[in-house]
Amino acid sequence: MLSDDFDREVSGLRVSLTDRCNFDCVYCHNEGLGDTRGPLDPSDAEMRTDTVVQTLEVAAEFGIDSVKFTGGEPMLRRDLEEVVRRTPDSMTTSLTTNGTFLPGRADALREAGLSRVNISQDTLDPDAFRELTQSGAYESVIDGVDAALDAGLVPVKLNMVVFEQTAGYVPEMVDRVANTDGLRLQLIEYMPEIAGHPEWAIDIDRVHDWLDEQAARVEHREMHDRRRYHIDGDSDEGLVEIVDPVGNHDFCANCHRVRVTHDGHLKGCLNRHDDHRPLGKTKAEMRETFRETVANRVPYYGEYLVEEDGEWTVNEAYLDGAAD
Ligand SMILES: Nc1nc2c(ncn2[C@@H]2O[C@H](COP(=O)(O)OP(=O)(O)OP(=O)(O)O)[C@@H](O)[C@H]2O)c(=O)[nH]1
Ligand SMILES: C[S@@+](CC[C@H](N)C(=O)[O-])C[C@H]1O[C@@H](n2cnc3c(N)ncnc32)[C@H](O)[C@@H]1O
Ligand code: SF4
Ligand code: SF4
Repeated sequence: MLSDDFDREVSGLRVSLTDRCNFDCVYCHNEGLGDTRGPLDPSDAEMRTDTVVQTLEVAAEFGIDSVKFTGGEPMLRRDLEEVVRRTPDSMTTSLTTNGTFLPGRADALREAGLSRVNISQDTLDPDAFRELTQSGAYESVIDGVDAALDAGLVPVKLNMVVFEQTAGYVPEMVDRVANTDGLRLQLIEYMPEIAGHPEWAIDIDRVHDWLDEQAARVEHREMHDRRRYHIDGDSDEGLVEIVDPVGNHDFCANCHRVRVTHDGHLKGCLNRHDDHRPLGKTKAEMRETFRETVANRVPYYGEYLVEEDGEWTVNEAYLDGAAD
């Protein structure tokens, strides 16, 4: 397994299959790839199926044992089932999607070997949903959640971005997963680093404190040191996890993932734009890109950014590409 200079072994790969999307969420960071708006047709810049599969095969050689397909909206890729089918057996596969295309395709994805899905849903209020996603597809998302549960793509994790506009919906979302078998909730701290609007952020500790009071049990997940709350209800699990990366050096110190962009670059950190390396064409080139990317990987908060007088500033060691 590849490891960086901060003893972080790389066990996971996140592949952005496209930067296109049928939604236009007001908060979208698009995994650091820029705007999702634009034509929905496949673009020439996107990796071809064979390139994606070759990348996965190289990742598997390095002992990477899980892959997350994301985007943009990864279900806009018509070859998604094929990509999943051709993923090496040593890797578990999961998908993060807005859910709209799951009705009608969830079974095929399951048959292709997909293990589970995360579906973005910030509210149970259709009007608020329309405003947040700048789309009117609430019913398709609800149907998508049902389709994923029926297909056995479990646990189905609902991804809710928590910020000023959504914080009031946290209790109803917690209630939903506490009372529905197969569902989990991920409360994702709003990340302004790429999306802008720092004034939308709320103090995520308030959500931790509130959940602490509700929970029967609290545990830590190894990945990112994320905290998990078990909430009593009718469901067999009732699990709520907080994803709180902003300004959190413990989260970055436990980050074990590298990322592939839709246009075939490897990058070591979601928040950075200065660490993209072209994957290369042959497997030998790809292997070298993995080695170089991991060798230059650094925790974003605490190393790439350092805290001075309460402000995060870029560590001088990494200015002018000194990291490369
Ligand atoms: N800064 C940062 N944010 C992350 C990272 N991983 C996930 N996130 C945030 O969490 C969001 C949802 O992530 P998902 O794609 O659903 O995956 P996940 O929750 O990390 O993965 P699983 O729980 O294993 O399914 C991302 O879009 C980011 O906003 C990370 O490594 N760094
Ligand atoms: C960029 S989307 C890509 C996959 C798919 N289109 C979806 O929405 O699930 C991946 C995840 O990032 C989350 N996300 C987007 N912008 C964010 C932001 N500024 N802060 C925190 N999470 C964000 C979304 O809620 C979603 O769960
Ligand atoms: S559905 Fe996902 S990729 Fe599309 S705009 Fe929303 S968060 Fe971004
Ligand atoms: S190092 Fe980058 S990708 Fe990893 S947790 Fe920190 S911000 Fe996220």
